[in-house]
Amino acid sequence: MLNMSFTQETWSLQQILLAFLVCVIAVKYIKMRWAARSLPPGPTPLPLIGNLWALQFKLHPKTLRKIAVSYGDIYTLWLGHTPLVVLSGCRSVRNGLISHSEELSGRPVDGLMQALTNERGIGSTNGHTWKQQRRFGLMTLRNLGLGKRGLESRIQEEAQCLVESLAAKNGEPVNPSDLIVHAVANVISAVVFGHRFSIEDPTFQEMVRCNGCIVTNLGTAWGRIYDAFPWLMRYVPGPHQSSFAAMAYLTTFIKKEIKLHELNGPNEQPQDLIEYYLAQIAKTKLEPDTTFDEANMIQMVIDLFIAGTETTATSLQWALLYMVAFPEIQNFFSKGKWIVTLTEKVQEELDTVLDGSQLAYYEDKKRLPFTNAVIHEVQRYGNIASVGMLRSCIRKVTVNGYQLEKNTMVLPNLDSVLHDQHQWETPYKFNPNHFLDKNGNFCTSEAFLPFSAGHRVCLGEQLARFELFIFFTTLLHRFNIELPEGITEVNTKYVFKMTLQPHPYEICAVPR
Ligand code: HEM
Repeated sequence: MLNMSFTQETWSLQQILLAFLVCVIAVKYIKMRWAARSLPPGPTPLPLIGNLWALQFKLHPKTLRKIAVSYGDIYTLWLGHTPLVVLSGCRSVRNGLISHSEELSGRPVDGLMQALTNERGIGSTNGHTWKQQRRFGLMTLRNLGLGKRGLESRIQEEAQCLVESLAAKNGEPVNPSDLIVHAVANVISAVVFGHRFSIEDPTFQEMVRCNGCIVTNLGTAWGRIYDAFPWLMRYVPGPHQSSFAAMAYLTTFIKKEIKLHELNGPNEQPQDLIEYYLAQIAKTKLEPDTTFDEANMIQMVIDLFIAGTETTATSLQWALLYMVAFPEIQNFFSKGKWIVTLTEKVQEELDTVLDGSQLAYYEDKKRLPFTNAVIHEVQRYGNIASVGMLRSCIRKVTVNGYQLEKNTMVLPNLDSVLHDQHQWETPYKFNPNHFLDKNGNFCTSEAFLPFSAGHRVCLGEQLARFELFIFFTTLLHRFNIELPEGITEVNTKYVFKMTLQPHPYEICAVPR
């Protein structure tokens, strides 16, 4: 008798809880549908998960492309109960990023990225902190200098080291990924730490692994689920938790670097970002609204290390892969021989312009229109930033006729610009002619936005452009890039992460 009444009581409690949960979900869903009335149209969301199921929990360029076919150049997706307004196509994205640059310059505050960075540094901060940190980051990169005596010579040195490492393989098949990541990470290490690492250094290897772990998890379904349900995912085990461990490792390492800088004392002319930052902390310590402190310094170093390694290294990996994947260009006769391949055409230009010099300078690009066009097409076709980064409205704004409230999340879909069929002759074909006029002169396009645009445009754009140019020209000047014997097919499909990366591949770098 006692047992029965106990069971009845428990059952009714469960029923009450269930009814309560159903009510909460129903109320939330009604609120969501109500809010949707003033937002751009989009696929119908499900209760609780919104459109996450239809998106397969990812903001995948191919899925977004299909949705844009039905809903046009501005549409709404629901990540759980949070709306995300997607801008699609060159006209719409430029309108958002450039005409409403200030209004769309925020970042969402609740996602995995914000949890990982504690809303510090540059990439995920907002308002006063972002403005101070970003301005300082830009100024420091400028002070460290991209001219001939500054960072450009560091890039050239790293390019030479990369050439030596590849030459040591004697034209045997090699996966160039680690060597490229090492070279690019060393450029950014010079910027932030003032020194380079040996590729065998276990600390360096662990830093690169942590870097990869964070980037991978930010792009996967776990990242999207975290963005939708941060209050829950914080406590749920899963791969996203390893990103927190990776962040902790990077933080500990950077703290040690800062200690070493402090022990060495300040230089009259600071030599790296940490030195500049320590001087800035001292200079501003009495200012009441200063955001210059150790926590922001650490996060800025991590931001630059992650954003500056993965992106440029991945672009260079695509560049080498495309050289073997898309070898043919139209045959033409030059200097007594037939030029038949893409590589030969780049090399012919490099041989003529660089003459006997082993070093390429960024300013040489003016005299290398075809090579410059190939590098631009690698960035367009490779589209490593995928759909780009989430933004947030810092105030009410009207975009494409829709009024978006403060804090609405917006995604200016960069993939849709780099493949806009109204802008590119052959959007889904690798074609350097996209960047050449009929006389063979280099010409760019307003749809070339791999670094995004507006107030939040990539902070490292200039550095990345220097690196891509110098690494690519140095490698092609010194090597023929060939497929290993017996390999006839090349996989140019990407692996979807926060960046779009090539599948592991091997090439032969045969000294010329
Ligand atoms: C090929 C190389 C690169 C590409 C394609 C690339 C692309 C991008 C894109 C698309 C964004 C998002 C901008 C937005 O919110 O719309 C971004 C942001 C950013 N990038 Fe890059 N990037 C590259 C290299 C670099 C390098 C070398 C650095 C560091 C020196 C860097 C540092 C940053 C930072 C700090 C941000 C955040 C800016 C902010 O939120 O204010 N990037 N990048």
